[in-house]
Amino acid sequence: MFKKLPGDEARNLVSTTPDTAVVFRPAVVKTPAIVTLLIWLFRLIAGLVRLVVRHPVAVAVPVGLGVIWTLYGRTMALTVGGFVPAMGLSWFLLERDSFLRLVGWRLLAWWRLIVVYRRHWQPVVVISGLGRHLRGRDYLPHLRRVTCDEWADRVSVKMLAGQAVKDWADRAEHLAHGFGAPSCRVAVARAGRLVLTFPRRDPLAVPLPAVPVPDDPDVGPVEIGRCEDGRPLRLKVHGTHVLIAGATGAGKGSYLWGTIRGLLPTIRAGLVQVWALDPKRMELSFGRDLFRGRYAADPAECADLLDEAVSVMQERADRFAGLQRSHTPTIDDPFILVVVDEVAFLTAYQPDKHLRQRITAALATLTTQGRAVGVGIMAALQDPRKEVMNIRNLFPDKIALRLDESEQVDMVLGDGARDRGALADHISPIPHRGAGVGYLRLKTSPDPVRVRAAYVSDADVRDMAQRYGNASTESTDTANGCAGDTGHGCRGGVDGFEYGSEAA
Ligand SMILES: Nc1ncnc2c1ncn2[C@@H]1O[C@H](COP(=O)(O)OP(=O)(O)OP(=O)(O)O)[C@@H](O)[C@H]1O
Repeated sequence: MFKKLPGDEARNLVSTTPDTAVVFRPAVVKTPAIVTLLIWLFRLIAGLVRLVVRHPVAVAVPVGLGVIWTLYGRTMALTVGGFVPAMGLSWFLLERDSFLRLVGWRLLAWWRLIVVYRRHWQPVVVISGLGRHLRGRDYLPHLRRVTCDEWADRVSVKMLAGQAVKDWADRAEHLAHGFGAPSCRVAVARAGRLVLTFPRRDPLAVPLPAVPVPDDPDVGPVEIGRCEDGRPLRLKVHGTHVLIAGATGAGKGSYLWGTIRGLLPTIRAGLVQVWALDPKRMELSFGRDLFRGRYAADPAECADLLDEAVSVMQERADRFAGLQRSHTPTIDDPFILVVVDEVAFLTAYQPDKHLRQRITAALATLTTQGRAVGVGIMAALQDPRKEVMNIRNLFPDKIALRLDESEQVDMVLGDGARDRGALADHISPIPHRGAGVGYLRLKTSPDPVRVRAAYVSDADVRDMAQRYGNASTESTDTANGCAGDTGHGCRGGVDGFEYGSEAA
């Protein structure tokens, strides 16, 4: 048995150059059979240890049953074998979350590793160009492990030495198709290690109804929709500025109205004011009543309103200097959110050069200095080119909705965002599928997150204006015994508002 090991055959392989002048004969070094056997044995033991460490539950179940069979006989083993699935089913039915966290997702990950990723790994990475064939040997990136949660598989990969993240990001589409996923997101785990995220289902595939108005006033992140992983999308507006870019019909209105909707209780409590600039007159005019007179559509009025915001900002900066470094909304110093729809009308398409410069200067001043004193900007636009919006980089948080060209994605979200999976140019133009879907990139994270804003319909906006607009506030104020402005005179009356009557 030991006489015919593979090396013996290699000795007989002789090759020559075409003119047979040079003869190549392989040098065969004989490895003692015992060394080969020891190496195999070592590999077997290492593989078993790895199996136990990686899949403890999958190993423990058959081993446990085997031990029971040996010690107590077949009947007992079959009884226990039937008992375990029954226990699992009961656990799943009674405590779904803990079952999935501790068992379910691990089993699924193991199954997907075997059936999808390990099975297709070699052909997919070779055909997509991520593997290398050098001197007769295949060099493949190492598939390390798969984890699953409710919406996606996360595949940890060790790149080949010398590969760059960009090599993988460029092949995201190949990988997605290769493993039968709708998309693939590439993120760096640490040097040389990547995590590929393959969603299994898309919670953003259908429109979401408007998020209910919160019960309590809170200027913290406002829930306006859902993230791709099914978690609520909470958009921070206090303490930052947000730029939303998307082609016509991409659903920018949902982000503006969703945010205003989430802030309604704070508006009523006097902790937030929304100042609206609506040069198109189509979007924000619907809810004029909510802005308590701070609404402008005409470009000159818009410039005046922005100048007023700059004055408030500077007055606060003078007052806060040396006393506080961040803003806490109060009735005396509410958070002012300046909402600008189609900002390009004011910064680029405005024929009056003087007005254009005035507006751009005010926006630049507010975006650079307004954050710390409680003045935030939320601006929407269709065309993200620099000529149209040269201050776009002053917005820390950005959202790219459906865009017409792939180059526009990086213009909005910053360099490399598209390579990291922000395929805003692939979002469906069909409103039902794609309106409100976008990629959010926060200043704090380079990885864009796919999100969808809930749809705030015209009826919702009308309802909001009716319940929380000027008229309703005045009547509530009167009922509270502090007629007129909700501001300084109503401090004690805040608790008196009927938040409980709001639809949950
Ligand atoms: N979040 C959403 N979910 C589902 N459908 C939406 C959503 N937002 C908007 N839509 C649909 O898309 C249409 C266009 O939306 P919207 O007017 O907000 O787009 P827009 O980006 O503001 O366009 P424009 O720049 O032309 O004003 C809406 O009439 C609605 O039918």
